[in-house]
Amino acid sequence: MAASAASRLRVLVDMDGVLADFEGGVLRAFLARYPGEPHVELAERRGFSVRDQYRCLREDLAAKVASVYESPGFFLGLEPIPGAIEAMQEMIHTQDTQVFICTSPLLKYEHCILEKYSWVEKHLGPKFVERLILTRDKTVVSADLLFDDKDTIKGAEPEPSWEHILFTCCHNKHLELQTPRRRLQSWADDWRGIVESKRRSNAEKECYASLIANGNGQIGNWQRNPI
Ligand SMILES: Cc1cn([C@H]2C[C@H](OP(=O)(O)O)[C@@H](CO)O2)c(=O)[nH]c1=O
Ligand SMILES: [Mg+2]
Repeated sequence: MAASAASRLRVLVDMDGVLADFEGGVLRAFLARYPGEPHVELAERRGFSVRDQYRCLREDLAAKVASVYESPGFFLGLEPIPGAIEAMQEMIHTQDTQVFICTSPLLKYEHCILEKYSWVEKHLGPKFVERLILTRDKTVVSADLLFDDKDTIKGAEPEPSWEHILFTCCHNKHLELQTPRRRLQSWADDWRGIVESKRRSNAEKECYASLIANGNGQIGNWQRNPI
């Protein structure tokens, strides 16, 4: 049976902190480049910006930690987050599910952009290179779901089409989310359940909208017997 438009789902998956271990990579490279300097253990990370937290430790450490993630080889050398590759391979083969990787390049983009493409080809293969979206503003990209470790995602569009699912990372694990916001604790958590619940709620909305559009008096029944 052909899928109805409502059952099709578009999912955006962020890269750093969700597919690639940015935080682990920063700490490893910082310790290697600046041994003996104060550093922030992953258990002590708070807030999205690594640079801001290192600045609080000591002013000059902000530039030092930035030099780590701006260096050639940094992004390409990141380890995959556990379970991420398997989840993406499964998701892309899930019926009626479009998957895109949606990632923001650094403003200092020289190495970052090329290496993000290379990382995707190396770990996920060429079919995902075709599904890579680089943008500094994720709010203008249209989708049903966005899995992202950044706690607040702002941009030109005040009401993005996607529901943001906060992917747990060392810097956001202490945040309490306001209802109805949802989290994915890791790729071992129930990402399939989130995808399917979104598909169901879209189908319900679509059904309701078509009843209204038809205006044939079934609305009363629908309200008495909601789907
Ligand atoms: C500077 C910085 C970047 N990043 C990530 C986020 C972006 O990738 P992504 O959108 O894939 O999560 C990328 C460029 O800013 O680096 C952090 O996660 N923390 C930081 O402190
Ligand atoms: Mg991220």
